[in-house]
Order: sequence, then structure tokens, then C-alpha cells
Amino acid sequence: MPARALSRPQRKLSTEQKVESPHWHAACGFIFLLIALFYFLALISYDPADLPAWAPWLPLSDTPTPLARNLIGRSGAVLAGYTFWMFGGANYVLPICFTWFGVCKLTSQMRITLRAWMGFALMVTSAAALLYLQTLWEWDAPQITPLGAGGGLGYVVGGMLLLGILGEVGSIISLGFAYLIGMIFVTGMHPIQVAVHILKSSRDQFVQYWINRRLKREAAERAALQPFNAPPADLSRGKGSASATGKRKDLIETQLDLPPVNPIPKIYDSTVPKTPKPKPLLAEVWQKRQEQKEQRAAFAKPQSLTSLFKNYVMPPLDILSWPPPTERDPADDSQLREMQNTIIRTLGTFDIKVTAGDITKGPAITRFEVYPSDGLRVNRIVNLEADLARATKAERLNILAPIPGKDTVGIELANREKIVVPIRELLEDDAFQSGKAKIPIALGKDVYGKAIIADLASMPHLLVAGATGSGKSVCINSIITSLLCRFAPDELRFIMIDPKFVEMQGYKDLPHLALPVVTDPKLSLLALRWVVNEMEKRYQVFAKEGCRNFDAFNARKRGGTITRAASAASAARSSTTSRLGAGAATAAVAIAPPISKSSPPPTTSNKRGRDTLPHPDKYDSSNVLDELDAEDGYSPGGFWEGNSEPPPRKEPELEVPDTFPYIVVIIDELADLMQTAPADIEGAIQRITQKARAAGIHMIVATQTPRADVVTGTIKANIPCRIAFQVSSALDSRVIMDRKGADKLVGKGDMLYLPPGTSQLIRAQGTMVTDDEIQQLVDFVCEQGQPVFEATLGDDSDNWDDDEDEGTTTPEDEAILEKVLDIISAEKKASTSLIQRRLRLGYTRAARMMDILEERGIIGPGEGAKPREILVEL
Ligand SMILES: Nc1ncnc2c1ncn2[C@@H]1O[C@H](COP(=O)(O)OP(=O)(O)OP(=O)(O)O)[C@@H](O)[C@H]1O
Repeated sequence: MPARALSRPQRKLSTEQKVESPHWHAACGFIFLLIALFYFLALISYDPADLPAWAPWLPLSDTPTPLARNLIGRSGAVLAGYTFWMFGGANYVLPICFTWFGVCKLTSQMRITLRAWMGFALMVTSAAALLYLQTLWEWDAPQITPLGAGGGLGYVVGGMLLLGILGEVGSIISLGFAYLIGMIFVTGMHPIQVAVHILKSSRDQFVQYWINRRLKREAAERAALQPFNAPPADLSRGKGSASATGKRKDLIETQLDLPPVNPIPKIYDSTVPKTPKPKPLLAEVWQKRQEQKEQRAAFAKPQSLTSLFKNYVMPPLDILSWPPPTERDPADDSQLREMQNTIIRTLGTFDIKVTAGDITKGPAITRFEVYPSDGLRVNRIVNLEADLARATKAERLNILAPIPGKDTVGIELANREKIVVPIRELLEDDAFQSGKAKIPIALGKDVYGKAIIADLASMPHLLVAGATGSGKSVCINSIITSLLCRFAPDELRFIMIDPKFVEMQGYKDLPHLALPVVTDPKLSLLALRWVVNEMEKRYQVFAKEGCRNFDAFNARKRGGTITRAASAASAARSSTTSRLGAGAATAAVAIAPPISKSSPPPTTSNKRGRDTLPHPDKYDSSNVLDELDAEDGYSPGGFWEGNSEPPPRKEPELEVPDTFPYIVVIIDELADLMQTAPADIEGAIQRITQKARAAGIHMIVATQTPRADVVTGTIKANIPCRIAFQVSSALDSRVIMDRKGADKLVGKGDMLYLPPGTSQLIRAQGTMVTDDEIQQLVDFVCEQGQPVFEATLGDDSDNWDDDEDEGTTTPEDEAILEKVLDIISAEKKASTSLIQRRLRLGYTRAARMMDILEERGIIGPGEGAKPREILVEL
């Protein structure tokens, strides 16, 4: 390729130069070829007899022809006459060079640079001088070139200038080198390289021919050995079948170590929707599950979720809309190719040689692939991001160097018009319908048009972050929609924490809700504690049943034995985890009637060292512990009233449900929660994300504030699966994904997805679900049942921060006190604000810790703003 010689090396100039259109190059190419042809015809048919009488200096013929015989007429004869007079035999170099320029313009769309023109002049001059000096053959055509074989130019340069200075041999050698240099300038190719290339390609041709013959022979032999009626394996695929060609190519490349040949570039338009399937596979999955549920419901307790929702009907996908096909125009191939040429040309102006690869038009972006030439560092392409953005006039441009898993570099440009990916398209996709994923969630379509259906069960938790308006809420809604279209209320329960008040209000009547939608950031901790509690309870049930995890438990052979309906027992008595709503003044947690006996009531320790339930009056029917105590002879308050040694207390039996539903906790705006009680929220999220997977509990956390104090290291360490929408800076992108890239997204659903178990990001366009679709879906679901809450969170949250009785501390408090003591001993200072800052506690809680330490005689009383006195050696 002539790229190197014809491209302009000065970068300074190339940043300013205009990128010419392909039409201009094509026109120039044809003009060059036309000139070359005319010129050549004029030369080969030159006869001095055609010259008109008025042509000065030229040796005119004695017998002029009345009609010019020159193929280009009299003007051709005049042109040939003068140029022969000037350049002699070197005249033929001119049409050859013009042909070369024309071919370059047409094939590579290269500029004919000054260097190429100089090379051209050098070739003609040295050729003319060489012809003048050569003595190998006698030049005897004075009527054509009166000044010798090299014409006037050869005579002046060879005869008058060089011969006297360098002598004959010296002149011929130097002129030979000058001719080669001229050729290198014109073609951009080293003659030796050209020779090697020609040799190599002829060898390749020969080898390919030889291998083709061998393959054909082998195929024919195999066909002859095949049974009469069997289709011949290779021949049936045809001569040009992809696999045969690929095999042949591999064979050639591996056996002969030939340079790889880039595949022919293709254009893919992944925005064209697939035709919806008439009968989704998932219907069969549902049908099967429905039958299983009906069998189970026969044994289930009447108030259990299985019984309540045994006739639940899954929402039909027709509820969701499908945009009419007319809204989507197919990709315009010529425009895409033109843009790719612009990219290649722009890179060429910086001396970066690339060849065209595939073009993939995705819903939001188009990826142009290019093959870097051998020895090119891909970083050089990355460094030209700004110049490429200028040349392509792109709003945002992203360079993948290289595209993971490929040998090409990808240049991604935002489409002028975005194609919306309707959620229905994904829900009808095979990946969703096949039922392979346990908790499938439709996320979007990648640039190749492949549906991204993730499995929340394998994630097992997800972080969604991006600037405001980038598409987070739509993504969360898509996830909820996917789950609603797949799970009945007894199979999957939601816990929705929505401090923004607006995002999840539409879901407040869903029967899938385990708790009411939490909008008060202060109550969200209670909800998270409920989840922790539920998780611990599930583990106890698993241990009792000898099951390792959620799946094993739900898949175990069930005998229909359901133990005594005692509530939550050891979980309730084990104080570490069951402190939901602890304290009388706390958000009261009341177990709703239908589920009351199957959920562990929250507990706290009273001063007498016994676990009691907060707000016992708020529990519907019975205080189970009191019932059990009464059986054993304890008073309702838990005191032993007999005279002898108290008998060992009976532990209430753990209820083993038939199956557990999945629980999906969705937090929409983590930042709001982290403002209220960062340490507690972080701790709760950490516990859930660390342990909850095997208990069938999964968490989705969204935030529009990707700051390090919101998306903390602890949270990130426990949520490896992330989705980043557009953010304003590379720093924000690093907070979310630990690398930049999200700052290059174009918004409105354009996202980067980090799937589980890999470090390779996938760029995708998120699915779109409209408010109307959600409304219709929710209406359909809500018509089939009321929400059955596992607990209701009271609104008495004002004092939740200091939610313990005076002087009573929980293990959680003790853990914080430990940290407080560490800080005090390190800083040699005890002040509430210091504790607040270091542990990120609210004022009330920090002050309470100080009061407890004062009570224990570790620090002195407060003296206004002054730090307190440290009374003991720490
Ligand atoms: N996947 C998508 N496809 C097409 N358009 C989308 C998509 N996602 C979002 N949008 C567009 O972007 C707008 C903003 O999206 P969304 O409300 O989800 O942003 P957000 O990140 O949740 O913002 P905020 O944090 O302010 O709530 C939507 O109204 C919609 O027009």
C-alpha cells in the first residue's frame, strides 16, 4: 500500500487539514487514469509526420500526413513530440506514474503529497539522464529525440552536469540510486520489500492452489467412501462454505506461518428487532411451576403465601408494548462506510496505518473496528481520541484498544438517533424464556444486539450508579418488571427502600412486598435489620433440615410435615441479630396477622436480662414466648415463680416452611441512607451482601452519588456486580467500576455492565419500560391479591437513633464502644464530635456512647465544648 509515501508526515499540518470526501478522491483518481491513458496512446502512436507545420524546434517530417494518425490526434502528436524532445525515452515514466496516482486515489483515497510529486520528478530526471548515458544499446531515432535517448533533460543532467563531475560509471550508479529513491517517494514502498512481497504472494498462491487440490482430493475420497444415500460431508457444504474456507485458511496459516489475512469487513445492524415468538418457552416453565404449586398448596396452611396465591396468574407479556417496526430505519451502509473511511483517513494523516474492520450499529452507539498495521502500538490510536472526535464530529467518542477478545481496535460513536430497547423484546428473548437463569433480569442489549439477561442469583448483588437522568430508575423499573413477569408473590418478595419518595410509590400495593415501601431513611435501617433477621432465621432452618442453602432447601423432598407454629424462636432469643425495632420508642415492628406466626418477632434485652419483644401489645395474637413460659411455670414477665431451681427453659420449635421465597432488597438512593447513619447502614448492607446469597436474599443498591463516602470500599467489596450509567467525571467512574469509561457514555440508558465473575465491561443500551407499562403491570398483579406484609414499620422514628433503654446496651453498641475507646486512647481526647466524625455516627448516638462511658467511669462529665476528662488508663 502506498499509504506511507503519500501521507503527510507533518502532524502540525495534518491537524489543520481538511479531510476530503471520498467522491473527490474518486474523481481525481479517474482523471489521473484518463490522463495516463491519453498520454500513453499519444506516445505509442507518435509519428513526426503528424506534427503540424507550426511546431517550433521539433524535427518535422518531410511528408506530413493530411490527417493525423496519432490516436489522440494532432494534439496528441504535439504533446508526444515535445515531451519526447524533452524527456526522451523517460517519457514513458510519466503515464506509469499517473496510473499509479490514479490507482492510489481510487483504492486508498490518499492525498498525492509533495513528496510523491518530488519522487515523480526525480524518477523522470534520473531515467532521462540514465538513458542519455547508457551505452548498452544504440539509440537511433533523431527524428523523435534529436538530443539523444534522454531528450533535452537527459542531455543537460547526464551529459552536461554529471558526466564531467562523476564520470560515466559514477554518474550511472548515482542516477540508478536517484531513480530508486524517486520510486520509494512515489510508491511509499521499498523496492526490496516489493520484491519480497511479490515473491511471497506468488508462493502463497501456489501453496493455496496446492492445498485446495489436496482438500478437494480428500473430500472426493471421503465422498466415495460414504454410504450411497448419505450426504457427502464437505461437498454438501459447498466449495465456498465458511467452515471449509476457515479450515483451509487455518491450515495454510499454521503450516506455512503466513501473515494473517484480515476478514472482509461486514456491517451489522443489531437494532433490527427479532420477530416475537408465537409461543414463549417460559409459558411451559410457568405451567410446570403452577402444577407444583397446586400440589403444594394442598398441604400448605390456609394463611400461607402458597395457599393465598395458589391461583395466581402471571402477567401476560402483551401488557408490555412493542414499538411498531416502522419506527426503526435500517442502517445506511454508505454513511457508515464513509464514517469509517473518515476515521481511517484521519489516523492516516498521523502516520497511523489501519485497515477497515467490521462496523456494528448498536441501539445507542456504532462501533467501527479497524485492524492496526503490524508493529503499531494501539495506544497511539487512543492518544488521538480528540482528533478523531473532531474529524467525526462526534459528541462523545470512546476507543476500545483493543476490543476485549478481538484483534481490532473499536471506535465507538454515539448514534444521532437512539433506538429504544423495549423490555418486551428482552422478555421474549430465548435467554429469558429458556428459564435457565434462576432470577433472570433483563438489563439491555449490547452493541452486537445480544440480549443481556443477567441472573440475579449468580450476581448475587448489584450496584447501579450514574448521574441524575442517566437511566438508573428505568433500569431498576426494568429489573422489577422482569421479576414481576417471572415470579408469583409467594416465590419472590420485594423490600423496597425509596428515600426519594417518588420512584417506588407505584409499587406500594404489590402483593410481592414483604414490607411496606420504606420512604423514611431512618426506618430503612429497621427494614435492613429485618432482612438480617430473616437471613439468620433461614440459616437456622437450613441447619435444622440439613440443607446447605436456599436451593437445596427448596428442592428437598418435602413430606408436608410442618412443625408447631411457634414463632421464631432461637432466632428471637439469639440476641445478636434480632434487634429489629429494638426499644420501646423505636419504630414499632408489628407482625401482620396472616404471617405473624412465621416470622421472628424482634427482641431486645430488658434490665432483668431476659429477651422480650418490643411492643408486645402490637403483636396480633399471642406472645409465643409467654405461652411457652407459662407451660414451664414462668410468669408472663419471664420470672421463675417456683421455690426450687428453675427448670431449663423450653426453646420454642423452629417453624420449617415448605419453601422460602426469594427476597430482593432494592435501595433506590443509597446516599440518602448513608447521610442518616452511615456506619449502621454500611454494616447492615455488609452483613446482607456477605451472607445472604445462600439464603435466597439478593440486594440491588442504586445511587446517583457515586462518591467514595457513599459507595464505600466495604460496599464495593461485597457487591462485585455493577452497572454504571453516564457520570460526569472519570473519578466517579472509578468509584463505581474501579476504572474510567462511564464518563464516556451518552446517557439515557447507555450503560457499562460488569457481569459476575469477569473483569470485562460490556457496553449496552438499557431496556426501556414506560410508566404506562409499569402501571398496567402493577394493576394486573394487584388485582390478584393484597400485600401481605411480614412486618409493618411504625412511624415512631424520631428517637430511633437512641433506641435503647437508658443504660441498656446491645452487642452492636458494645462493638461501637470498643471503637470509641480505641479512638479515645489513640487521640488522648474524648469528645462527641470526634467520635461522630471518626465513626460517622449521628449526634444522638455519639453522645449516647459518651454517656455510657461516663456512666462506666471511663470519662468524666461533659464541660461544654471542652473534651471530657479521661479517668482511666486506656
Ligand atoms: N433505557 C432507556 N432507553 C431510552 N431512554 C431512556 C432509557 N433510560 C432512561 N431513558 C431516558 O432518560 C430519562 C431519565 O431516566 P431516569 O429517570 O431513569 O434517570 P435517573 O438516572 O433515574 O435520574 P434520577 O436519578 O434523576 O431519577 C428517562 O425519562 C428516559 O427518557
